[in-house]
Amino acid sequence: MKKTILTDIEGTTSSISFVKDVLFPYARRELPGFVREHADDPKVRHWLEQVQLELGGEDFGDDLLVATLIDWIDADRKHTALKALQGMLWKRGYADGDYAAHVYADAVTALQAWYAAGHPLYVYSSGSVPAQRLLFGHTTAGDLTPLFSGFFDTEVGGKREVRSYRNILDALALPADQVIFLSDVVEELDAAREAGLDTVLIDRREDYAEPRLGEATHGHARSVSFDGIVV
Ligand SMILES: CSCCC(=O)C(=O)COP(=O)(O)O
Ligand SMILES: [Mg+2]
Repeated sequence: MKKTILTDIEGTTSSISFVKDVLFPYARRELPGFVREHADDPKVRHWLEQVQLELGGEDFGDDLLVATLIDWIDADRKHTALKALQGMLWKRGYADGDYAAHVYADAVTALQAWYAAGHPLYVYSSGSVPAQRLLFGHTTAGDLTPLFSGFFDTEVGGKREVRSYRNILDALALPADQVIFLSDVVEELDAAREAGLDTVLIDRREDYAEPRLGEATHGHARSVSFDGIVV
């Protein structure tokens, strides 16, 4: 059986800078108007209610919810409600051509080669599944979504939690040793390894000034790009 590859996005397939310097500022700028325009849309309301619950449940109005969400963007909080709303917002930015998604050239080449060789490819990111589809559907290298068999977000659990990887294995109906997880975050790899997955730390110089070596790799295989990852 060909090994299945599960990949993170930010810092792994795509630069941290694209997320932090392009996507997040766009969401920060557009959020207040978006919430005003879509306050009665049940899909938007659902996620705003999740934010309200996080604040204790009392209704202080949408302005407070927007201010909270902006604080969460600034703190890079990986909250499912924020990520879902960001996904809705980014749709317009991609459609208007305000930006195209960055994917490292080595990642594009490797993903295409693994796909051609019959390796099932999946994504697991804190970005919502719709945001993941948008990102891979609008890359500077074109639409890469046909390469992927599926997408997972924090609806399966947080990326540093072992149970999330067990949930993904259940969804894929695969034994853990058939899946390789690629990420730039060692705590995510630790959780995946505890669930039995193979792991590779992606340690890109463009994203991390200092190489993670020795103890800092937590014993995970390490690669500075997708070149040379043996699957
Ligand atoms: C796919 S949407 C943009 C990325 C994002 O919002 C994010 O939080 C990325 O986190 P990751 O788990 O891919 O490191
Ligand atoms: Mg990452």
